[in-house]
Order: sequence, then structure tokens, then C-alpha cells
Amino acid sequence: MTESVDVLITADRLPSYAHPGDAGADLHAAESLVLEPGERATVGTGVSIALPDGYVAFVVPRSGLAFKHGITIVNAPGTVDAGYRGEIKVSLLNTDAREAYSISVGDRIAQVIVMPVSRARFVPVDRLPGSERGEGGFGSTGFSESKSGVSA
Ligand SMILES: O=c1ccn([C@H]2C[C@H](O)[C@@H](COP(=O)(O)OP(=O)(O)OP(=O)(O)O)O2)c(=O)[nH]1
Ligand SMILES: [Mg+2]
Repeated sequence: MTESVDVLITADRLPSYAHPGDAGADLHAAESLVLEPGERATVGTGVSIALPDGYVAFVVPRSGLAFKHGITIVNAPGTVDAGYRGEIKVSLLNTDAREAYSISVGDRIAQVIVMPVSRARFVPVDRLPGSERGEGGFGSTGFSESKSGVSA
């Protein structure tokens, strides 16, 4: 069974899990608007929550909107702090160069993922312990098998 946690909410319309076991609950637009090509807009959801301490909610794009229409979220994943009591808003961006995208009240514009989160105790030291990766990053291991084969 999927673990669940109670999240207090005030909402015009509750976020909804489309299927049992889904990680993301869809957030609905509380306003209508048209996103012109390349335009971004902050869209209200009518949802405010009180997360338990030790939890975070991430606001992330819906894949279908991204794949079919190029609609993404500027600050993905948007971070909703446990202490935040305001309305959850979604900063949508229409990345399509040609097609405007219309949003109506009630449309599912994003999804929210509620997760337990650790807070770090940052412990200053003079030197970090070694590791297999060391300081390599930013593509230090190459990009894909086929490409590394071609360029070799
Ligand atoms: O997509 C998002 C991201 C954030 N928030 C809300 C909840 C979050 O707790 C608050 C602040 O977000 P964040 O800390 O990412 O933004 P900031 O620019 O650091 O603002 P602040 O100075 O208020 O922390 O805004 C949203 O409604 N939607
Ligand atoms: Mg902040």
C-alpha cells in the first residue's frame, strides 16, 4: 500500500491523483488565460496547504503538456516550504515558437509531489573526504555510448 500523509488544505478544487500509486497530484488552474508563444505567466491554483514539519511539496510540469504543447514551469521544481500558507502558484512558460496555449479554469496545469525532506546540518571542515568521483562533473564521464564511439 502507498504510504500517505495528512496535508491540511483550503482549495477551490482539491489536487487529484489520476491513478492509485501516482506520485503527483494534479493542480487545477483557478484562472483562465492565454499563453502566447514564448510567454510566461504566474497562474493561481486556489490551493493553500499546511505541510507537516519535515515535508516539502514540489510543483513540477505535467509531461503531456510539455511533450504535446511545450508548456513547462520556469522554476521547476517549484519548492513549497512546510511553513508556507499562501496560495500555490505555478509559473508557466509556453516554449512553443508558434502556437499559443489557452488555459481554462479547472484545467490541470501542473502536479504536486509531497515528500519527506532532510534538513542538513552544514559542518565546516578544512578538507573533504576522498571519493571515487572526486571533482569530476559536468560531463566528465562522457555523454552516451554511441556518441563516445563516434568521436573516438
Ligand atoms: O512554484 C512555486 C514555488 C514556490 N511557491 C511558494 C511556496 C514557497 O514556500 C514560496 C517561496 O518559494 P521559494 O523559496 O522557492 O522562493 P524565494 O524566491 O526564495 O522566495 P522567499 O524569499 O519568499 O523564500 O513560494 C509557489 O507557490 N510555487
Ligand atoms: Mg526561499
